[in-house]
Amino acid sequence: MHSDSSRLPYYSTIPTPQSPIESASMSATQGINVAIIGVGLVGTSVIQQLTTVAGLSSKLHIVALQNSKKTLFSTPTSPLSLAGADWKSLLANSSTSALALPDLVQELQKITRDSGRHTAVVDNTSDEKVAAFYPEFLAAGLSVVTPNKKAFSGPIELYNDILKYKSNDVAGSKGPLVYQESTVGAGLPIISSLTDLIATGDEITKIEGVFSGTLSYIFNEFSTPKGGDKKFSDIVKFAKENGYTEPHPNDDLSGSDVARKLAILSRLVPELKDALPQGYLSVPTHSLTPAPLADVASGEEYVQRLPEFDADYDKLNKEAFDQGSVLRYVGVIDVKKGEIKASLETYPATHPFASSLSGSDNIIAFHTKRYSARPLLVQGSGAGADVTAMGVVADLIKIAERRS
Ligand SMILES: NC(=O)C1=CN([C@@H]2O[C@H](COP(=O)(O)OP(=O)(O)OC[C@H]3O[C@@H](n4cnc5c(N)ncnc54)[C@H](OP(=O)(O)O)[C@@H]3O)[C@@H](O)[C@H]2O)C=CC1
Ligand SMILES: N[C@@H](CC=O)C(=O)O
Ligand code: NA
Repeated sequence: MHSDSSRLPYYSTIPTPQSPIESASMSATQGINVAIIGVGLVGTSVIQQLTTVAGLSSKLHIVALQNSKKTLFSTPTSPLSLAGADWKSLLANSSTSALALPDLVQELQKITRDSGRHTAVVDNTSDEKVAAFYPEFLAAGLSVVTPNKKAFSGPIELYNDILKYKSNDVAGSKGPLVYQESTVGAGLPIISSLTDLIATGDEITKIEGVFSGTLSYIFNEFSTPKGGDKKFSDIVKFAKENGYTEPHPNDDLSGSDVARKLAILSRLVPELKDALPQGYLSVPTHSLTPAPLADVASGEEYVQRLPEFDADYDKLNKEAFDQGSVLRYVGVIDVKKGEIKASLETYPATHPFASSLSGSDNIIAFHTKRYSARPLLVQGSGAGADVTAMGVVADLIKIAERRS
């Protein structure tokens, strides 16, 4: 299947038999090209949705896959058919080592020219170096879609560079677009709701809620109105094994993931323009990671050693239970007070954060001038590969609609 790839001068392509429908769609100029960097849990689910949902493969043409080791291309002359294919083996056996990002850009610009279609890069990694490259992708005319929070919550200089290049707000522009729905609340419409509220002239007064799917799952299991009979460390292990956590669970338990989401949202609120967090580290954050584990480099070792600290988590839980409350990890952006923070709080059993959540649910309340009597609430699963991929694929559909 892969026999002729070694003859290609620079990168490998996988010529596979095309069904008439696939052949027709590859030769048409409609839709956009999609280059996927990162094919782990979320990336795999993105590919699954792109290749199996009716109608998507004729709008969203996968032209490249790249992980940290390999790259696999599809070109107009040698199309890659991923539907029903064992693409993991194809990628693993590709003769092309993972391209440096500047080289990847050059190849994608060539594919863009040859296909006559706009190209979007999807970053499904959690890599800071890939995130730091977004301005270069955009400068090369490539759109960016990502669930990776690093660029939007990292140094403010990188964020401002991205703003310089993206043309989302320029009506009729054919410039590159940036969509990032899954950076907050996975596929839940959090970024789009906030940007719609702002674009239509509403004023945001406060955003608060449970922003971490992992910490929601953990505390929904650990701290219930009836008390808790499960070990904190067992719950974390299950969350990691089921893809709710970040690749390293410390990114969740340290509160960094919530702090990143708060930085991302607060940067979208015009009233906070003068008080923007310079990075997620400037958001006051309560860490749940035991001090001796703070520097453990591997996620596996972190989970392995967490049982040493179960008694400490039990103590916190019992204190809340004795007050008739439960523990929940929440984030708040109080626009009026100019206060942004991520912290572990206690809530009475009747509070919506205590009573209405289950699994990896997020609940986010937008308090605004229009929604002043009762906040606009968005609730649902906020972590997991499928719901995260849904946000990514929906963003790609938006780009295809604007750029086809
Ligand atoms: N899981 C979830 O519920 C949610 C995840 N997200 C975000 O989605 C992103 C992906 O998460 P997830 O799929 O769980 O992570 P995984 O660890 O499962 O996958 C990461 C992928 O990125 C690849 N990768 C890492 N660094 C590079 C690099 N420099 N160049 C190319 N490929 C690279 C890895 O390749 P290799 O295997 O070769 O190392 C792997 O394919 C993260 O940013 C996460 O924060 C957002 C919302 C929810
Ligand atoms: N680890 C994150 C995944 C989505 O951002 C979370 O738990 O919310
Ligand atoms: Na979202």
